[in-house]
Amino acid sequence: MAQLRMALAQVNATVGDLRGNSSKIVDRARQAVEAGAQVVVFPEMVLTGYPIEDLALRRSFATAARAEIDVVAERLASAGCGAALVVIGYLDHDEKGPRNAAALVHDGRVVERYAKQHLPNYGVFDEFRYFVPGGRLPIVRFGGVDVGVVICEDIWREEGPTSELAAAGVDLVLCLNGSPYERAKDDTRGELVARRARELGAPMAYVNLVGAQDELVFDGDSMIVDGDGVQLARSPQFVEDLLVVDLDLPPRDAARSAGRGAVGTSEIARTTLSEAVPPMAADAPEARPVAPPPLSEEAEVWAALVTGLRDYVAKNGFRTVSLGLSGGIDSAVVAALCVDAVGADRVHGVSMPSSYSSEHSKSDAADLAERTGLHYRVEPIVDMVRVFVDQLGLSGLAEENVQARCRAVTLMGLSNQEGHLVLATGNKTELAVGYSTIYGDAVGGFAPIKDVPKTFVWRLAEWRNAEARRRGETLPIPPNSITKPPSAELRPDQMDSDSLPDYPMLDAVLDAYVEGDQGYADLVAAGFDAALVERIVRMVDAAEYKRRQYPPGTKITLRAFGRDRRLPITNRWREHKPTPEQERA
Ligand SMILES: Nc1ncnc2c1ncn2[C@@H]1O[C@H](COP(=O)(O)OP(=O)(O)OC[C@H]2O[C@@H]([n+]3cccc(C(=O)O)c3)[C@H](O)[C@@H]2O)[C@@H](O)[C@H]1O
Ligand SMILES: Nc1ncnc2c1ncn2[C@@H]1O[C@H](COP(=O)(O)OP(=O)(O)OP(=O)(O)O)[C@@H](O)[C@H]1O
Ligand SMILES: NC(=O)CC[C@H](N)C(=O)O
Repeated sequence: MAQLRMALAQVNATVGDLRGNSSKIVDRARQAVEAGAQVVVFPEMVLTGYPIEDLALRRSFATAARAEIDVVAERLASAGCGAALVVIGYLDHDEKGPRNAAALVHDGRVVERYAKQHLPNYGVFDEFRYFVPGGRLPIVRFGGVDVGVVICEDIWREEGPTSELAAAGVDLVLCLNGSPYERAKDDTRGELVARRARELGAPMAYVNLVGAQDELVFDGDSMIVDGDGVQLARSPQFVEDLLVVDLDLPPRDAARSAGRGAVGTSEIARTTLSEAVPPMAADAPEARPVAPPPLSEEAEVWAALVTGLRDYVAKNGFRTVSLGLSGGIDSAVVAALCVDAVGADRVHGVSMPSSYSSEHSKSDAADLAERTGLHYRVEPIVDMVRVFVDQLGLSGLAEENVQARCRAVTLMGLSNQEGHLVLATGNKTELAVGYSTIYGDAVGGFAPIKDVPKTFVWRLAEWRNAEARRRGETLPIPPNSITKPPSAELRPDQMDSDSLPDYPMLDAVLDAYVEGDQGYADLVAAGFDAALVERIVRMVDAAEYKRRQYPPGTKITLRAFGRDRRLPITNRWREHKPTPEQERA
C-alpha cells in the first residue's frame, strides 16, 4: 500500500500578475511541503490568473508566462520543494497556438505538460477563441503511483479524458479548476467529482481557484474523493486554503502501467519519475481530514458578493468606495456588503435629498450610517436640479431623470476629488426591465448586486440582520428599509408598483424568460398571464441598450446579464403570441 500526502492549494491569483502569482505558488508549495505533502496541486491558470480573455492571444504575455513557469520550477527547488511533484495551471504556447495547460514540476524543472482537451464555449466561457485543445495525456509515475492530470471542463464531458485515463489505468487523477461560482453549483460539482472518481476507480483531487476576477467569483470548494466516490476532505468556500490529506493507494497491477500508445483519441505518454515515495519532512504534523458544513443559500450568496466586491476594489487599487444612500433597500444592502467587504472606515455614503425626498428616506439613510459606522454626508441636490429644470425647460420624465443625474454628477465629483470607487446599486430585476436612469443611478464603476433579483435582495437583507442578531451585533440594515414599499421618489408619491408588476410575480417571469430562456408560448403555457408576459418581455428586450452601458458586477446566477446572455441591441425580434401560421407550423 503506497501512502501519499497530498496538498490542494486553493489560492487567489490575480490576472496578469505573473510574478505575484508565482511567489504565491512558491510560498504555498513550501508550506505544503513543510506540512509533509509529497504532491502539491494548484488550480487552473493559477500562474496567469483566470480568465485572461484576449491576453491569451498576446504573444508577449504567452512568452512571459511560459518563461515564468521555468522560473517557478527553479524557485520551487530552491525553496526545498524539489522532491515533491507540484502541478501548476498556466498559459502555454506552442507552434499550434495558446494552450490552457498544466505543468508537472519536479526536481527544479517542468517534467511534463498537459493541455486541456475540452474547451468550454458557452455561458461566460469563450475558450475556443483563445486556446488550441490538447491531444496528449501524460501519466507520470511518482512514488510508485501513476498520476493523471485533467483540467476543469475535461471532467464535465461524458467522453472526456477521464474515460481514457480509466482505460489506460491510473492510481490518482488531479483536476485543476477555474470553476466560477453560481448558486448551488457546489452540489453539482460534488456529485460530478464523485462520479468521475468511481468511473476511474481511483481517487480524484479537485482544486479550484478562489477570489474574484471582474464579474466572476471563484468559490474554491476544493475536494478530494476516493476511488469509491467517497469524499475524504473538502475546503471551505470563498477563502484561501491548503487542504492536506493522506491517500492510501492500493498496490497497483504492474502490467497496467506498462501500456503506451492510444486508448481513445489521445496519445498516452507515460513517464517514470520515482518508484519510492519521497520522505516526508521529519516534523510534519498529522493530516486531519476536514469538511466544513455547507453554507445556507443566503450565506453563500452573501459571501460571493462580498468576495466579488472586495477583490474588485483591492485588485484595481482602490482604497475607498462611495454610494448614494436613499434609505431604500438596495442602497442599504450594498452599503452593508461594502462594510463587510472593506470595513466601514473605507465606505462613504451620501444622502442627496431632492424636493421630492420623503422624511423617511433621509432618516433611514442616517440610521443606516449610524448602525454601520460608515462615513456619511448629506448633499442636497435641490438647487442643482432647479438650475437644470429652469434653464432647459424640463418637465415630467426629463425632470425626474435630472434628479438621478445630479446625484450621479455629485458622486462622480466626489470620486474624482477623493478617489472613491463609485458603486451602482441596481439589482437584476431593475436591470432586466430598464428601471433605472442611464447616466443617473446607473452611474458607477462597479455594481455589486446587479445579478441579484429584487426578491432575493430582501431575503439577503433579512438574512444579514438575522446573522447580526445571532452574533449579538447591531443590525446593519434599518428594519424600515426592509419593510417599506419601494419607491424611486422622483415625483410626489411615486411607487415602484405604479410602473412595474409586483416584484414576486415580476421575478418569477424574469426567472423563466432570462434564466430559463423561454419564449412567449412557453411562458404562457407555464401559467403566466399572457398580457403580463407580453409587457415584461417587451420591457426586457427594450432595455438591452441600458444593460450594455451598466457597470460590471458579480455573477451569482446561472445566467447573468452580460457575457452569459448576449443579445443584439438593434433587434426587431419580439416575443409575441404565435401567429396562426406559426401555430400551424
Ligand atoms: N436603443 C437605444 N440605444 C441608445 N440609447 C437609447 C436607446 N433607446 C433609448 N435610448 C436613450 O435612452 C434615454 C432614455 O433612458 P433614460 O434616460 O434612462 O430614461 P427612461 O428609461 O425613459 O426613464 C427612466 C426610468 O427608470 C425609472 N427609475 C429611474 C431612476 C431610479 C429608479 C429606481 O427605482 O431605481 C427608477 C424611472 O421612474 C423611469 O421609469 C434617452 O436618451 C434615449 O434617447
Ligand atoms: N435621496 C437620495 N440620496 C442619495 N442617493 C439616492 C437618493 N435617491 C436615490 N439615490 C441613489 O439612487 C439609487 C436608486 O434609487 P431609487 O430610490 O431611485 O431606487 P431603488 O431601486 O428603490 O433603490 P433603493 O432601494 O436604494 O432606494 C439608490 O440606491 C441610491 O444609490
Ligand atoms: N474553466 C472551466 O473549464 C470551467 C467549466 C466548467 N464547466 C465549470 O464551470 O466548472
